[in-house]
Amino acid sequence: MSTKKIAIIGGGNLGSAIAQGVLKSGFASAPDIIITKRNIETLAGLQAQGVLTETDNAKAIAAADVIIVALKPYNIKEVLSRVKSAFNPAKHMLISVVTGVSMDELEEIAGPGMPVVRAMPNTAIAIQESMTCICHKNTTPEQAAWVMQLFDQLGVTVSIDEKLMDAATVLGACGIAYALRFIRASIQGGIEIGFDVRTANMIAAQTVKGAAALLISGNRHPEEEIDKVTTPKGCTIAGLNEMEHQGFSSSLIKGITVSYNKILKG
Ligand SMILES: NC(=O)C1=CN([C@@H]2O[C@H](COP(=O)(O)OP(=O)(O)OC[C@H]3O[C@@H](n4cnc5c(N)ncnc54)[C@H](OP(=O)(O)O)[C@@H]3O)[C@@H](O)[C@H]2O)C=CC1
Ligand SMILES: O=C(O)[C@@H]1CCC=N1
Repeated sequence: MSTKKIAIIGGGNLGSAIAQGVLKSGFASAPDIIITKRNIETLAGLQAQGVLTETDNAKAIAAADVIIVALKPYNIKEVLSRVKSAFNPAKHMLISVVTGVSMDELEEIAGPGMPVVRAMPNTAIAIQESMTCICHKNTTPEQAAWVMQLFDQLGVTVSIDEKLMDAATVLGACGIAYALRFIRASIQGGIEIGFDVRTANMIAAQTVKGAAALLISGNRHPEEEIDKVTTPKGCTIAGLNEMEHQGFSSSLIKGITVSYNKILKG
């Protein structure tokens, strides 16, 4: 268990999910986590588990060793600039999960020499099933190891070059929404062919989980596993080919590039 005090600035969807995951993993204890937002009423669930809540970001930063910033990209600069004097590069490490804000920009906000980390998890971090991509700057080996330990507790972690961070945002973080939309469409199809919604939901979600597990456990390419399902002249290949005629793969690839360009162009 870590003894470092962790401040999460911006306790929204992702900030709260990180707090939940950290608690669930036992990596830090509830009183060592402080989470901020302006309206802390929405943090009642975390508060009930012993997590500290705060509206004053400067107070939270001063009490912490590690600061995780989960603010929106459009207000991070303004919000952190207001508490610039609370940052101490000799004491703090700043971890940002904010989309599209570079480590140089983070260092500029928090002060020269600040150890900074960009991490791109997804909302499955709440249940320790995140895919998290990270890169860092000015960190000591001890700090870098601590960050890996933290995110390893919360799912799978990979270190990447910062130039891939926007791509990681799309594939890993937006990817949760794409996968859920696939499952939703499967449920709708399942209802049309006879299942009630609850049964269709369970079958669709567990089937996607199984498909992902086949790739992860066997380190395989999807088409190898698809070949095992497609009987010649069978129903799978007939359905797959119709999906491709309707633009299935193409629409996913186009969606991914549109998401990516949205980050690049703002
Ligand atoms: N959601 C996701 O799946 C992912 C999000 N990200 C990134 O994480 C960041 C957060 O996203 P998300 O959690 O979805 O956004 P949310 O809007 O849910 O969370 C942002 C939070 O910041 C709080 N906030 C606003 N102003 C302040 C302030 N002055 N001080 C403290 N807190 C403040 C808001 O609460 P209040 O209004 O009460 O202050 C809000 O809850 C974004 O940069 C996003 O790009 C990255 C990967 C995945
Ligand atoms: O949609 C967004 O902007 C954020 C970034 C990744 C997931 N949600």
